[in-house]
Amino acid sequence: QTIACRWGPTWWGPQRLNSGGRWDSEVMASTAVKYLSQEEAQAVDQELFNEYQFSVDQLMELAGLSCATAIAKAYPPTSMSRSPPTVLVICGPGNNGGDGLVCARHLKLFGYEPTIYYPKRPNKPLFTALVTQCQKMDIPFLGEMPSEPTMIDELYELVVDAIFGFSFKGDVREPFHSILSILKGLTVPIASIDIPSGAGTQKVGQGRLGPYPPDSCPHQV
Ligand SMILES: NC(=O)C1=CN([C@@H]2O[C@H](COP(=O)(O)OP(=O)(O)OC[C@H]3O[C@@H](n4cnc5c(N)ncnc54)[C@H](O)[C@@H]3O)[C@@H](O)[C@H]2O)[C@@H](O)CC1
Repeated sequence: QTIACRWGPTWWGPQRLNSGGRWDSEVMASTAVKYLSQEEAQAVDQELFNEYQFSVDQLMELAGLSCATAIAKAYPPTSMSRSPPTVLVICGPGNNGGDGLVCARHLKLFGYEPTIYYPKRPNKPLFTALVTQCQKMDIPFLGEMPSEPTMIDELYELVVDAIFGFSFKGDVREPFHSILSILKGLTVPIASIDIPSGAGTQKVGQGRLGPYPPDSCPHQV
C-alpha cells in the first residue's frame, strides 16, 4: 500500500500488463511518480470495494504485507545495528492502524522485533482479531507511549507511523497530538504508512511533508 503511484491509467488495471501478462518494466521505469490526492485515494478505495468486490481484511492484509516488504527493502535487518532490529509500530484508530498491525506481524516474520503502541482500539471484530494475531506471535503492546523522543531513540531503530491515512482531517486530537509531538523529536527514521500522520493528503501531494522536521523526512510506504 502506497500513496505514491504512477501517472496514467489506473495502476490496478490490465492496461499495465504487456501482452505476455508481465509487468512492463520499461513503461514503469519511464513514467513519473505521482501522489494520490485524498479524493483519488478514496475513489480507489471505493472502486476496490464496490466494483472489484474486495473485502477490507483482504486489502488490509495486502497493505500491511506490502508495507513490511517495503520497510525490509529500505531498512534490511542486516543493515541495522541490533539483531533482531527493534521497531516501534504506532497504530491509529482507523484502517491505517489496522495496516500497522498487519505490518507488525509481517515484520516479525521478516526478522524484526516489533513492539506496538495502539492507544485507541476500535471495538470491531476485524481489529480485535488483528490484535489477537499479534499477541499470539508474542508481539508486545506498550501500555503507554514513551514520554521522551530520546527514550524511543534508545530503544528502537525504526518507528512505523500507522496513525492516520486518507481519512485524517482537522486539527490533531489527543492522544495523537502528544504522540506526534514526540515523533517530531526523533532521530531514528520514521516509515509512514500511506501519509505522514498529521499531514493532509493534499499537502503531501504538494510536497509539504507534514508534522516532521525537514531533516527527518519520513519514508512513505
Ligand atoms: N481501501 C484501501 O485502499 C485500503 C485502505 N487502507 C488504509 O486505510 C486508510 C484509511 O482508513 P480510514 O478511513 O479508517 O481512516 P484513517 O485510518 O485515515 O483514520 C480514521 C480515524 O482517524 C480519526 N481521525 C481523523 N482525523 C483525526 C484528527 N484530526 N484527530 C484525531 N483523530 C482523527 C477518525 O476519527 C478515525 O477514527 C488508508 O489511508 C489506508 O492506510 C488499508 O486498510 C487497506 C485498504
